[in-house]
Amino acid sequence: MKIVADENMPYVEALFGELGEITRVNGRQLTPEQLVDVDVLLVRSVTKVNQQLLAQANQLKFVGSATIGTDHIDLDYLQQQNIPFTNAPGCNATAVGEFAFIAMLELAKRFKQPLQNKVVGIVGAGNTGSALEHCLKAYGIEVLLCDPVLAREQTQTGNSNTREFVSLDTIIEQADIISLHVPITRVGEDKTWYMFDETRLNQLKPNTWLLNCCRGEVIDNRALIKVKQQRADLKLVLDVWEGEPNPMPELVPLVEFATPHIAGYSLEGKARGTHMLFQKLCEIMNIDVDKSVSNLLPAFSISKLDINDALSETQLLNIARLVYNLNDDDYLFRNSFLNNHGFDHMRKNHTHRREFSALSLVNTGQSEVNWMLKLGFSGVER
Ligand SMILES: NC(=O)c1ccc[n+]([C@@H]2O[C@H](COP(=O)([O-])OP(=O)(O)OC[C@H]3O[C@@H](n4cnc5c(N)ncnc54)[C@H](O)[C@@H]3O)[C@@H](O)[C@H]2O)c1
Ligand SMILES: O=C(O)[C@H](O)[C@H](O)COP(=O)(O)O
Repeated sequence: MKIVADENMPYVEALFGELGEITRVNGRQLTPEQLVDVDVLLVRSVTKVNQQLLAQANQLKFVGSATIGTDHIDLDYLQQQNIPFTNAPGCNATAVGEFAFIAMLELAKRFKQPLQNKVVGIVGAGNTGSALEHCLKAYGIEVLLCDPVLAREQTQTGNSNTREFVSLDTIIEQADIISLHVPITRVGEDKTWYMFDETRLNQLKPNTWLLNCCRGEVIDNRALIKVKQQRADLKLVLDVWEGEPNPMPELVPLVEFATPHIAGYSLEGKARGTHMLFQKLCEIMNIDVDKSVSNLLPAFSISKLDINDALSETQLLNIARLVYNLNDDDYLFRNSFLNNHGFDHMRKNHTHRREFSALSLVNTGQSEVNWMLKLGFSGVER
């Protein structure tokens, strides 16, 4: 069996090695000729899988994308061709949730405004939005959720396990921080393309922090430049950009934390993503899933950490930085995004960060530690 996989997908050899011969490719430059006689295609978000790319794929039996988003896949075409497809919903949700939470702690420190007193609005309450909600609630932060799609589903199903949703206008009026977690959609009543256009951006209340970790085009980036140039009070965290891999150069200096679409890049998230594709292929081929995610992950560099007293917000940030220091990626991004292929180079060579769960805290049973376990850290006996 011939397997073609994006060069930026870890663990393909460990998981798929016994199933066939693996060829690694640059996902952005993949050509139709490279898919002749190929059985399995494994991609990330940079590969547009459509009729044009698959024109010479004479024996393709499976396409997998190790991502949550599917906007790069022509799902209708795959269905017409009877080619089974899977993505990896939820694989990197924890990574994105923790990324946004850490970014908020960083902003709080930089601007000397404790996160504890803020109200956070989450737009899109699916996998990544819920992962952020989970972190914020563990830390005792008030959260407002906007998700008209889930709100309607909840009303239609009459589900008693309900969550409260508010409108986007309420979020804009009431939230001090807004974090975006929607898919990119171009049509329909819930379309998210330019959801934050110039009018919406101008409505943001003074000193709002706006984070985008979903898709660049959810914010009109040109309008964002214009608004931000007039409003120094707004603080921005952008992991995703209109026109990737070429963000508008004028926008980057206006952003507090800038990264190249790596919010989901934890080692755990990537391992889960590849493993979900492996599971699906095993199911299609009717073979046993004989490998697990936990066996793929290396031990974390710090075996355990003692927490004896209640933590200040700065101490919490310092512990979070042991797992992921956002300043490093921000620094690298500013210095490399304008270089030849800088955006993609940084993604390809990203030093995978870990998730909170990689760090074990001692003293479980004490209230100082218990809430951090809810946040996602692991606990061990002394
Ligand atoms: N930066 C990264 O590295 C990274 C990582 C993972 C996902 N993503 C992006 O983030 C998006 C969200 O990921 P997810 O796993 O949370 O997806 P998801 O499908 O689990 O959740 C998205 C939620 O958005 C809601 N939604 C749709 N339209 C909306 C609207 N107009 N207003 C408010 N809510 C709306 C949906 O109902 C859904 O609950 C993905 O589609 C992907 O594009 C980016
Ligand atoms: O949709 C997703 O899951 C993310 O945007 C994904 O993490 C992007 O990373 P890529 O697949 O481009 O490596």
